[in-house]
Amino acid sequence: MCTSLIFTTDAPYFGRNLDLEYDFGQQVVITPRRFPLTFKAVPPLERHYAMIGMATVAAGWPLYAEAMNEKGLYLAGLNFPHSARYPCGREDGLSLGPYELIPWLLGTCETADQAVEQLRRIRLLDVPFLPDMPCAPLHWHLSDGKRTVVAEPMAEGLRLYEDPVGVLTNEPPFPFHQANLSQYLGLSSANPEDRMGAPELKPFGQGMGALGLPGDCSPASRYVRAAFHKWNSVCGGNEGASVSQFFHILDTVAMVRGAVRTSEGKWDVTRYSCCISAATGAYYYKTYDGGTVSGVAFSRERREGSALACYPLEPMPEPRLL
Ligand SMILES: C[C@H](CCC(=O)NCCS(=O)(=O)O)[C@H]1CC[C@H]2[C@@H]3[C@H](O)C[C@@H]4C[C@H](O)CC[C@]4(C)[C@H]3C[C@H](O)[C@]12C
Repeated sequence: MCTSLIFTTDAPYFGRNLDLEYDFGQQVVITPRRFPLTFKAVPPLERHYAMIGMATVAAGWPLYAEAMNEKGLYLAGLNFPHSARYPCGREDGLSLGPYELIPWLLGTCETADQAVEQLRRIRLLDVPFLPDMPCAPLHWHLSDGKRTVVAEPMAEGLRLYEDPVGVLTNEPPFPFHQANLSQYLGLSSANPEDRMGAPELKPFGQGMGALGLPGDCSPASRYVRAAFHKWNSVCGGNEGASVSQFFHILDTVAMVRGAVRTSEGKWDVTRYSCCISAATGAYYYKTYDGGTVSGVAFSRERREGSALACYPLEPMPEPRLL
């Protein structure tokens, strides 16, 4: 399972927890403007917007889990295993593999409006990237900080939803999460007042206004918990404070090894959490075993060029011996 979050303070910040029972060869990858992006069924993009994100590189190609481009447009793929259907979309549409959606949209669009226009005419193919790499069943979180949209490839077609919450998890489809959230409107960061007519009773500790906030790792519960913490967030208005707060919100929905066992008997854990700054382009991340926050700058020089730039994930730092 995964959780994606859009959070705005001084500027928009985008990111996610990637929860999975295995590593997929992930590293931070910058695709610069002149890296030739080839596609299965549409002509290559020889020049495009540069992007930064977490990807595995297979056959020389960046397979992104999430990324942001140099214009501040973010797109993340999250598991959607029961509902995702490919092929999906207009039969006469622009044909892309699901793994091509992030490079294509981020390579060609500046804004969420433009990406939505493209999505309306895209057909998602059921063509594996490599014979031993089937298409991942995904839905997507798209944002430029002004407009946030969820795209779900369903049997009925590609469904697009405006997202006023700025949170995406996994199944079931997005309308459920919106409706479910309404059941938690009574939660508050403030202590509860007596409404039972029992004046001698008082809250005996802090945090009791949010009693009932679901604490488990299911998609619906992570959705509500991330939304509660995002809306009740109090945070300084600079990049350091915002990134720190962003990771604290993601921590509330992170998976601790042992708490979630898959049907194959494996442990789902938060492999990494990331936060991308739309203002500076910096990609911040921390891994399950790494502990501290690391960052990769998306400087002007790194946006130019024609070769992928790959940054293996930092291990836990050595202790400083005094
Ligand atoms: C599993 C990832 C989503 C995180 C998530 O929701 N996990 C839940 C797992 S579970 O329900 O709890 O079992 C998704 C997000 C992006 C996906 C990757 C990207 O789509 C890029 C390629 C696409 C290839 O077709 C498959 C490998 C792959 C490298 C994908 C592997 C995996 O499906 C990823 C990493």
